[in-house]
Amino acid sequence: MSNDLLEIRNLNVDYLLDKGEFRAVMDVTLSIGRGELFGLAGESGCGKSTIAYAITRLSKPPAWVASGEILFDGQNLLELPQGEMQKIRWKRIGMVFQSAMNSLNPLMRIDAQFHDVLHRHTGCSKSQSRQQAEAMFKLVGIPINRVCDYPHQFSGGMRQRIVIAICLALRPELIIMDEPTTALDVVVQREILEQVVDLQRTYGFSVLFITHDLHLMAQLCHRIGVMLKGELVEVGDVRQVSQAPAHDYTRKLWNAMPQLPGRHLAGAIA
Ligand SMILES: Nc1ncnc2c1ncn2[C@@H]1O[C@H](COP(=O)(O)OP(=O)(O)OP(=O)(O)O)[C@@H](O)[C@H]1O
Repeated sequence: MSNDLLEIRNLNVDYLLDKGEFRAVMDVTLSIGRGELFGLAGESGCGKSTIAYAITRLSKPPAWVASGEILFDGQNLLELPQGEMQKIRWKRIGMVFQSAMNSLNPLMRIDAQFHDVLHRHTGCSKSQSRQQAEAMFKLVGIPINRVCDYPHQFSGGMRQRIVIAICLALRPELIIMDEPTTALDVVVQREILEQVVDLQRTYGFSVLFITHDLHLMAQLCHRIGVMLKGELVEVGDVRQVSQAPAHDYTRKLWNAMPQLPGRHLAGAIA
């Protein structure tokens, strides 16, 4: 068994526009190990989200995966029939996006939303999903007596935690987090990410973490990849990318970020 859970090989993704095609992701090759927290950094528009959508096969027209392979546990996701892909999505590859907290159904109580997702993917009963909901609430630090509340009764940070809790309840092997806390204030953002790192230690899932914020990424991740205009220009462990960046653009990216005090959460930096 390869130690890599995800291997992206020579991935090219285009947007097919009236004026011609635009290559947003160019020949990207990267891998994420089992239990690894991998960060993808780069300025707005460099292609990070396009990669996230390609992995989950949620790219919508005009996006088009032109070529490449995306191996998940050795299986090329790009060749899987839709039905097989649906079984992998959420159950084995979880996703938390920036606006995920808005994806909760405002008319449904949270316990019912847990049941809806868990029943669909694992066939579990109402009492089993209720137990899971309470266990996950505890893990993400929300009192379990709130489990029957409606989404509007929670703050934005709590709602984002609930989405992470629902995602984790399915015990995915890989979680893709695309700017998962950008909409939240920095204190809440930090609390949530600290929890994600704790949970990762407990459950051992892998994370693809996407953000503009290199400092936050360096605190959270084991390895970092840096993208520039669709290309992956540098990949390395946090220490190398932060202290001895190989690419000029990575240096510029660090210099462009305000230096905030922080400590490393994932443990890659001693
Ligand atoms: N639906 C679309 N139609 C045309 N071009 C698109 C579309 N979505 C994205 N693009 C282009 O593809 C490129 C990559 O976009 P992408 O959203 O992947 O970047 P990103 O690095 O995730 O940016 P951000 O950090 O702002 O989310 C950009 O140039 C963007 O303008």
